Amino acid sequence: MKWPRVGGPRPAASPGVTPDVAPGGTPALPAARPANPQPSAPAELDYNGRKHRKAMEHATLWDMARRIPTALAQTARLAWSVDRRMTITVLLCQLLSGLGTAVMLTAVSKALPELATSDAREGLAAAWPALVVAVVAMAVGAGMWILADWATRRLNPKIAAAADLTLVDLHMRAELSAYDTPGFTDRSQAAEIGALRAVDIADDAKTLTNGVVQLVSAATVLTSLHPLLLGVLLLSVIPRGLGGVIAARIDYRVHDRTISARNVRGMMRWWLTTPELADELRANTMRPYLHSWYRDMCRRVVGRELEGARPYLFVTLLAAFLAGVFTLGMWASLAALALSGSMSTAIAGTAIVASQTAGRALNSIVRYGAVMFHHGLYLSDYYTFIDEVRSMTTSRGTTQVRAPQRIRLEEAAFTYPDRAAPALHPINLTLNRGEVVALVGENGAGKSTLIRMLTGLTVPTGGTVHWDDTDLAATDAESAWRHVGLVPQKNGHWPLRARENITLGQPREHSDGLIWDAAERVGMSHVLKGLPDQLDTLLARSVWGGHELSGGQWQRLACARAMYREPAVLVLDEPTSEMDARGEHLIFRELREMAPDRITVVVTHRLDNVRMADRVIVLEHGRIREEGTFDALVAAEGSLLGELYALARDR
Ligand SMILES: Nc1ncnc2c1ncn2[C@@H]1O[C@H](COP(=O)(O)OP(=O)(O)OP(=O)(O)O)[C@@H](O)[C@H]1O
Repeated sequence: MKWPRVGGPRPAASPGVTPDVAPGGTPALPAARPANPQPSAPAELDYNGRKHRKAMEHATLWDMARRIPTALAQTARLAWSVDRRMTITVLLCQLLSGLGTAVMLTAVSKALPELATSDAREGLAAAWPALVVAVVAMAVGAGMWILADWATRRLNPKIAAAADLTLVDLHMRAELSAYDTPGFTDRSQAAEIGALRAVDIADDAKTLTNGVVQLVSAATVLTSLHPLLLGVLLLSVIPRGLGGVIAARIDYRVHDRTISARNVRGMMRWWLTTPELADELRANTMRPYLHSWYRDMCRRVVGRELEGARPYLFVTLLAAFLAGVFTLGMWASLAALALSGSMSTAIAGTAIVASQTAGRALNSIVRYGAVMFHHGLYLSDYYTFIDEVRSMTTSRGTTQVRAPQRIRLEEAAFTYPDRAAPALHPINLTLNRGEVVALVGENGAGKSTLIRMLTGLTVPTGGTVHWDDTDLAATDAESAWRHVGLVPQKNGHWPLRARENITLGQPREHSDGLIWDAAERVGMSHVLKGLPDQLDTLLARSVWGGHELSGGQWQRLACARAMYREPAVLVLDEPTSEMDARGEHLIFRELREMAPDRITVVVTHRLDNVRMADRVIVLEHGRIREEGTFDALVAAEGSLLGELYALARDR
């Protein structure tokens, strides 16, 4: 590929070499590279969540047969939980459709001997009742199939919504520590795939069970007509069955070999098309590389899909050929049996009709059995995961917590599950109502971890956290969180209306008075009044009609949300990192004014803001290194706060 060159073929400045000086003495900008290197092909990426990537390839027929009943039972459980009436309708329709086939075949076997008589008129007269029964049975069977389809269509969206809702809700209710358990995200992704496929699986289950019912009906009728016919039937359908399994495997091999590329391409697609990254992409001329990356990914997917086309054709042709040979063989055997007088012509004719029905049924069984086997693996992941997360939902105790006057940490320590070293070593600390406490420390010192412990978001792995006399480890966590207002480092840009972006989590009254009051406190009321629909404006640029705020405005809104709650424990983690000086000043002034009624904790790296705190706690490597007023700490010999403050001013 011809790669565009930027800036012409000027040599780049080597490290340590003084940059060019343009005529007139102004230092020239660093020269662009003489020629851009060819971009490398996208890495072979793998998606760790795919536990079952080789399952289909390695599965034997027996594995599939064993697994399918479990998948069917799980599908039935899902369907039953969302709509019992429709589930019963599907099941009844399946049974009646099978019964229709059996009645139709029996009626055909009754009609054929009559029709085989030499006088056609007489034969028809004798056969018509059986023919009418056959036609009605066929019509009933077809009607039942359509009814089952209708019922499944009613079930599908409900199943999808219920599976998704369960999963999302459990994520929201899980202890934060659940996210830290090894492999949680992988299992969550697999469960999400299971939830997505729950819809397909209901359809697959319907077609598969219908196939089974049809096959059983055909086999029963044939066996009752002549025991030999069952063997003959099996011979005619086995090649189709094997062909179907091999073709399904080829399909899945292709699916398997392309899924990573398709997933990654899908994720990249979002990055390439979202307005959020549009500036960075353009201003840094990233398009050529990203275009080539995306095109290579498309080629990779297409190439692998095409590779599967030839073996697929070969297998389906071979299966069809063998099925044809076996069918011919079956017809020949039936003819021989009829000629030798061991079987009546009518029964032989019925066998041919039944074998056609059974062949179609077997095709469905094999095709949808394979699909169900694969989807079933993800469905069982879904169930395993929801059982796992259900056992990890936040349920620490039933004691209701009241708004605290005091938060006390005694030897409280925290170690993340996959870490050897503690994020926080045992800490003793008391925070009092009316006090503003600033937490300071370098990146990774343990500030956010400490915040999580004192708000009851996590339970310490050692020691205790008490709100007054109540140990948070044994309380109803929700009752504690009702008293917390948290502005985390990364806050949500919720795609909701402006009103909900302030009231989210605590709708306090029906009028908008308190909302405007909160907006005023963070200097956002004039911005919200300028929105097309004021508080009713949807704050989501990507959604039609939505409106986007700036980074600092979003942060002000997060502060307004916390203030609106009027919490007893107000915690702000870097609340003003994106705000202008006026916004920052306003927020910290407001925090001081609100302070008497609550415990206020602020984490900030902008050390000038720390002056307003009553007490500064300096953390280092998970330990409290210093504690005191800002002025005293800055003045103290060898203090970390003093050092950090000096660095902040050294510009
Ligand atoms: N979910 C997690 N799993 C494992 N380790 C974590 C996790 N979150 C934080 N840590 C580790 O715990 C330590 C303390 O992290 P914490 O986020 O509390 O620091 P911080 O002081 O808030 O840092 P910053 O100023 O960068 O926000 C760090 O070493 C970090 O790598």
